[in-house]
Amino acid sequence: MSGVLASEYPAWKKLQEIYDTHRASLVLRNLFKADPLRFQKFSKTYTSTDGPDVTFLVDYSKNLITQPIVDTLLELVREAKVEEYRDKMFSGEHINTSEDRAVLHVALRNFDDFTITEEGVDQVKGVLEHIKSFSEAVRSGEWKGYTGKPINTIVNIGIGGSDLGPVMVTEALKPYAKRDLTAHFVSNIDGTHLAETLRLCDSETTLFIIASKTFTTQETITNAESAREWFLGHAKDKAHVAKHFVALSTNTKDVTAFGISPENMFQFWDWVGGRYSLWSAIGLSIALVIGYSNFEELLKGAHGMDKHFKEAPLESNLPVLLAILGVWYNDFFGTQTHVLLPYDQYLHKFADYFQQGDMESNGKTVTKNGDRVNYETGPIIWGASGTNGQHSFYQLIHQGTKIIPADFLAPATTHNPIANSKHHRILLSNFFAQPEALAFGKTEEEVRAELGPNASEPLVKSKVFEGNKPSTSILFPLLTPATLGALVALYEHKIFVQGVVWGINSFDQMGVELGKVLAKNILAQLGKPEDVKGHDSSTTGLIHYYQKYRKE
Ligand SMILES: O=P(O)(O)OC[C@H]1O[C@@H](O)[C@@H](O)[C@@H](O)[C@@H]1O
Repeated sequence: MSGVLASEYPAWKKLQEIYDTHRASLVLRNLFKADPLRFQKFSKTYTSTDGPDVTFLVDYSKNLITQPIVDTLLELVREAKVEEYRDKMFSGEHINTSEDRAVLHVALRNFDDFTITEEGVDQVKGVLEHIKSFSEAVRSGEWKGYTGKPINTIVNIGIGGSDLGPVMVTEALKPYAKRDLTAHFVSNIDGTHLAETLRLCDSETTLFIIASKTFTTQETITNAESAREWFLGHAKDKAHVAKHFVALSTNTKDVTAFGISPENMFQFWDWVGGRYSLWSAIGLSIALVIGYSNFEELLKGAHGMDKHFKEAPLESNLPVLLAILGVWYNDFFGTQTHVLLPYDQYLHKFADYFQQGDMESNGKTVTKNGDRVNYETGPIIWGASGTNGQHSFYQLIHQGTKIIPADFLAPATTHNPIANSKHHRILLSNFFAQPEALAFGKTEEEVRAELGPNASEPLVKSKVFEGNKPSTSILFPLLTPATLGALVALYEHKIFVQGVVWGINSFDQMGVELGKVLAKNILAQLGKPEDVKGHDSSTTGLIHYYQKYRKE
């Protein structure tokens, strides 16, 4: 098989030359000194042109770039035909080639704006109406459990994309939550996760939401079966399951076989990737927690960003700009990771969410044509909310040997202005200070001046910050549902652009399969030592050790 590898594009070669000849001169202290307009040139304000008002500032001036570098990276985007692929995605072409599927999470938040023809797209509205009527019935207390009591607890049982999105969004939008409705999320097959959650539930007032696109995922189905067993242990009568179990899935057959009736099933379609599914029926728990109208605001905020991505010229297209920065560091500087640092406690699951979003999408080694890449693809995504990270891993970002490109995100105002917003001002002062410290560091001369002439050499050296560590800062007025929608869509499209540049399929996830198959095989051998067959000595040794302690 053959196709064009990203490294064969003329712009890629040009970027390599630029890197080789200009790397040493990419010094943020000097770049800022030389150009008083650097911030104006390398920052953009996003303002939605559609739907709810969303605005935020993206400052990417503290990156190791110059205008010619940005221009060449944009040339690369053009040579990789990103615009063509973007239009293919929006028109429903089957760009997920290995699975022969369209990629249409944008159709879930479209509200009749773009024309998209693909089987199922015309049903999106109906499912949203179903989510609306159901969530309103539960929230108002009209929906009753088997003893006539209203629901006050929901348990979403799902994993991966059927868990992380709802978890992240319900945490992020807690200020909009119905506080007397408790939401739990069970994902892990470890029985502890379900057992500890069920300890907090009352069968009479708990609704279980079984979230699984395929409805075959071992963890989810096992957890769902055990939850049903626990429920029936209390409710006794199978007929009561209908009031307490609903399903979010594409698989009507298996949902029905589980005992959930079709009217309690919320449909979605194979063109919704798991990690892009929070906008679909998978968002039911979000609608239950924050209310349907806020859920719709989230969708509309994302749609505004879709429009920007679809229509803005590449030079001012924010997902494209974030994507090229990532390519620049990942493929030319050899950075391995990218850190997401939201200075907002409500966004404490943001990095976890995009760990799947980015790493499952772009953690690939072969191109769509089946060629092995000879460059780096998706970065390792990690992060934590500020300021906690400052007291743990920032040391390495500041003074370690690695370059770790960072995204800082923060709301200008808080939902919790306690102590007259004193907390928020301190939080934001850190949000402003960290990128500054990373970029400009502290020179040896500065340290000497501070410590005086008697300071020892090793002490002086240990206090030097080399600086020149790149970061991007995103500042928004307040974390609203629409703003969150736009931010998530911004990162989704960034991932898309990078995938197209690298020539990979960002929409399959074959890499999760092998472990599943091996685990299934091993599960059948766990009983007796003589059953353990066909493994290496390490795996066999581990299983034999386990078998000495196995209880049943
Ligand atoms: O929603 P279901 O089908 O249970 O899948 C849950 C998760 O499974 C994993 O193996 C991945 O494939 C994820 O992309 C997916 O989100």
